[in-house]
Amino acid sequence: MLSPSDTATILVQALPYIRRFAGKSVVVKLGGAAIDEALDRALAQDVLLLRSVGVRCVVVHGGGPQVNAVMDRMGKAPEFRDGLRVTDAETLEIVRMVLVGKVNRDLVATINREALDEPVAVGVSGEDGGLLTTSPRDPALGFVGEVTRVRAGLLHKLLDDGLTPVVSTVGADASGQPYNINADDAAMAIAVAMKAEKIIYLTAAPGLLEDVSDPSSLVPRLTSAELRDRIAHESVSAGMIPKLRACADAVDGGVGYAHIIDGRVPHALLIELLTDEGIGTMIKKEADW
Ligand SMILES: Nc1ncnc2c1ncn2[C@@H]1O[C@H](COP(=O)(O)OP(=O)(O)O)[C@@H](O)[C@H]1O
Ligand SMILES: CC(=O)N[C@@H](CCC(=O)OP(=O)(O)O)C(=O)O
Repeated sequence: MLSPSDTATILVQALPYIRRFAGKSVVVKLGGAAIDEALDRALAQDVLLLRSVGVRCVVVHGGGPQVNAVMDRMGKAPEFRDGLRVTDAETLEIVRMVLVGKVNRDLVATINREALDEPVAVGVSGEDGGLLTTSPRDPALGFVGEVTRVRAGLLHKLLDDGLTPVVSTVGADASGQPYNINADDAAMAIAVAMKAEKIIYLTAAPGLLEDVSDPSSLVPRLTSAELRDRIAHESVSAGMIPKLRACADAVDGGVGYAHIIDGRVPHALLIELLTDEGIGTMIKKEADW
């Protein structure tokens, strides 16, 4: 147990960070691989604490493994190309059901349970209020969309009202046809449109690793140009590819910092934002560190 004076020291240490981030937008992308009930609770506490000190947090979630599990149960084999799910009409229905109907609901409920008598989390899908307009990405991927427009004002309005948006990443085109959007891409587009200070990717790895089988081979910091060179590197595979591309696009699009951190570590978000500890991989446009 910490002594009361240790606790006070920790709180005081957070003060410069609170001053720096109060009033700023921070997009937190929670990867499906890091979603777990106990950790969701720690994440919910982090989001609520950040909100109470004035950080404008938007949570964007994935759920790839959760979609895979339902597809398996239905006897349908998931197929990916460069980390993106090939999405036929039936897969789109499953993605929509799992991301919007299950993962989003569970996260909203977890945050609101932690918030006790002041429920603040509001679930929004990219289809709601035209939040995410999409166009088809590649005919070979089926109903996979790329974001062409973000209605950032909708998120700012919710934040202005003291609410915390929790976004699931199914969007729609102008005709109302839904599309499956990679959650890393959607989070990036939202962060750019909101002119966010930071985008933080919570995933099931310590950050970007030189060698994916060696958790101690963390790459602590990179510029977006260095990151783009890495995307073709043999040590980067599967879901890490869209994540790296999204980090580079975010900082090149005006977001101050992108971070890839270990969502399996309880309170990773608070450690990243409000302490001196540098965790995970940090990406900036210029190398001014
Ligand atoms: N070079 C690398 N460094 C770290 N993780 C990597 C790397 N290459 C591949 N990966 C894998 O990418 C995964 C993250 O992608 P993904 O499972 O799609 O995450 P998320 O659900 O958070 O979007 C990690 O858990 C890891 O297994
Ligand atoms: C087009 C595409 O690949 N969409 C993703 C959306 C969910 C997602 O991105 O989930 P994670 O963040 O957990 O990977 C999918 O269907 O799995």
